[in-house]
Amino acid sequence: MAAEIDNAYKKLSPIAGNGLFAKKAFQEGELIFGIPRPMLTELDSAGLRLYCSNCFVRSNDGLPGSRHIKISACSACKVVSYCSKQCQSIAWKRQHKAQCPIWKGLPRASEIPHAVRLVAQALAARKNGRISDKEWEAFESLPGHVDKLRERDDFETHAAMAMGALKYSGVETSSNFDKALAIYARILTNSLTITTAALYPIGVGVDPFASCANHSCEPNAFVVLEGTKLCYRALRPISKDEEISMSYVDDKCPFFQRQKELRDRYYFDCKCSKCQRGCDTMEDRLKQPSPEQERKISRYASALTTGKPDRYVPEDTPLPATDEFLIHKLARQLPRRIRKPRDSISPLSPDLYALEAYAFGYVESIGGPKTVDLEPLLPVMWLLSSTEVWPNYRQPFPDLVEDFLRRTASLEGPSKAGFHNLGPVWLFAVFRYIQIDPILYPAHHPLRTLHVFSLANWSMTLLEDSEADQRRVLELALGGPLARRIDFLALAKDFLSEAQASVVKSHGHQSRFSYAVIAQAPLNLFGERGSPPGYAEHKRPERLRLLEDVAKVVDEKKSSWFRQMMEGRFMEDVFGERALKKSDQGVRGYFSSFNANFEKALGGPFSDSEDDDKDWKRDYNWLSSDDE
Ligand SMILES: C[S@@+](CC[C@H](N)C(=O)[O-])C[C@H]1O[C@@H](n2cnc3c(N)ncnc32)[C@H](O)[C@@H]1O
Repeated sequence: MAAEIDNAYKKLSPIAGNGLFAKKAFQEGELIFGIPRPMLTELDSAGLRLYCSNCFVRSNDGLPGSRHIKISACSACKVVSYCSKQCQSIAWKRQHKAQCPIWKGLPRASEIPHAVRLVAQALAARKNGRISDKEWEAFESLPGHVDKLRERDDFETHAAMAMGALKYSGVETSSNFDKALAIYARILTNSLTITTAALYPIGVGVDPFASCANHSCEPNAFVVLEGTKLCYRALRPISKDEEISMSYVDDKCPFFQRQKELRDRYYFDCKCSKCQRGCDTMEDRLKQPSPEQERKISRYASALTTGKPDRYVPEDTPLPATDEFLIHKLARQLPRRIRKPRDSISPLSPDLYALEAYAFGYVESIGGPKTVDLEPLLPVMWLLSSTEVWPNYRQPFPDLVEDFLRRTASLEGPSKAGFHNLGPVWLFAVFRYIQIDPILYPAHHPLRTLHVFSLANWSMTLLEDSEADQRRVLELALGGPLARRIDFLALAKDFLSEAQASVVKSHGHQSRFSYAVIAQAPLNLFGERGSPPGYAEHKRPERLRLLEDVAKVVDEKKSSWFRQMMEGRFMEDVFGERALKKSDQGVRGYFSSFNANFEKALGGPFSDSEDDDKDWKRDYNWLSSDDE
């Protein structure tokens, strides 16, 4: 593998081992380098049936041309899927020929963890000569930390994974376990997440060049995928010969959380410029609690750490419940008991530390974004916001808002349940747009492009759905005078213009996503004119001030809204009578009957509902491997 690609090169780094460096200066948003396809890739279990394993396209993903794409499973193993005979044939030669007979013999092969499948693929590819000596040498020079892996409490689990990979690779010999373990460890340390244009994770990949970038909590680059092309783009200006850094973890997390994740998975203590400042950064700061808030936080912490509220409240207490009751329930929901720290390693008070530990532990326990159930998110969102000291941009709150919006907007079609859910989606998306995103990310960050593009689409959907209904919903939530001033059509245009201005820097010129934002969306949203009639550009600052007012209301009311949602009273209390008819289904029923179809369209969360499964089975067809 070449030690340079496009305008980046690899050499020894002052940070650690090898690193990647810039061959020239880059402006923010500029492409640094792109790898047509990482050396090895594997889709995760859900992704296998939805995305082409060769080009990662998905049927009807909202991007140009995808409506006519049909994803078909390999008729032999029924594990991997392709969008065409051509993709099937390329993948067959590259890797599938070796793996198909193995997957075919396993009844639930698609459920094998993708890291295990990736190791099996690496072993088989190396044995079959598909990975050259030079590439393999570069791969083997990546750190694996296998000794550290052996020291871990959960080593047995990892050993079993490596053993499984060896078995599924078809590479004979029982003496190869150490080799498989070393590859497995190297893949764990060096894998890059494969995502859709909507940054939704669908698999993992590893590449001897692209995996060489070192970590910084203040990175100067980010990774986006254009189909299979893995691109490093500049997050801020980079000078010639500067080291290119990316963030392995969420760099918006507080100091101890970042350090913990980096140590756990990558075995190092980060000493980047942000970490040098320890907890004295925006990521760690909390608002100063008043004495009354302090007492409340102390009560919460005590209940969470002991599992007992000050005052016992029986489980069957009728709703609406007291705070104590809710906290008591929360305390029971955490798999591990949180302890207040004995020696304060954190500058937070022990009570706040317990709360923070609870929040991160809880978020970890509810797993990734691949479920659509809203209920698990609400208690922790309520908990953080009801402390009144947790800034909206402080993790894990922004992550929870992201997950909340993805889950809420990803289910059935708007025609089914209509406005009830799109109202909250829009309100919280505006809240994120005003109070979270500008604080956390520069304007051309891919997440911001995505968020503002979603807002353009949601604003239009709200308008089209039923203007009168929407107004009523928003009047109930925001109050009449404010709600009546919202001009969804003009806002949709403002949001779209903003997405268009940032997408080239966040996703590049050539991506299908950029094409969708620049060329396709104006047509879809505003027809041939590409702009709403009578659109007043000069009133943009006024509309922005209105959005600030909307976000302020959401901020003030969010804690009580989350609580009402938890108790199934949200629709009744906030969105009035019409919602009441369905409120017996509770929050879950509500939210699960809605779909702005947009996140899903961009490859958003996979629905795990049975209905979805039925559709999949009906639509799914098989690609025969006769002429492979
Ligand atoms: C994906 S590799 C990065 C490339 C690696 N430096 C090499 O020599 O090939 C990840 C490993 O690099 C090291 N590393 C990356 N960023 C680091 C940092 N900021 N400080 C210390 N070690 C780092 C750690 O050993 C980590 O497990």
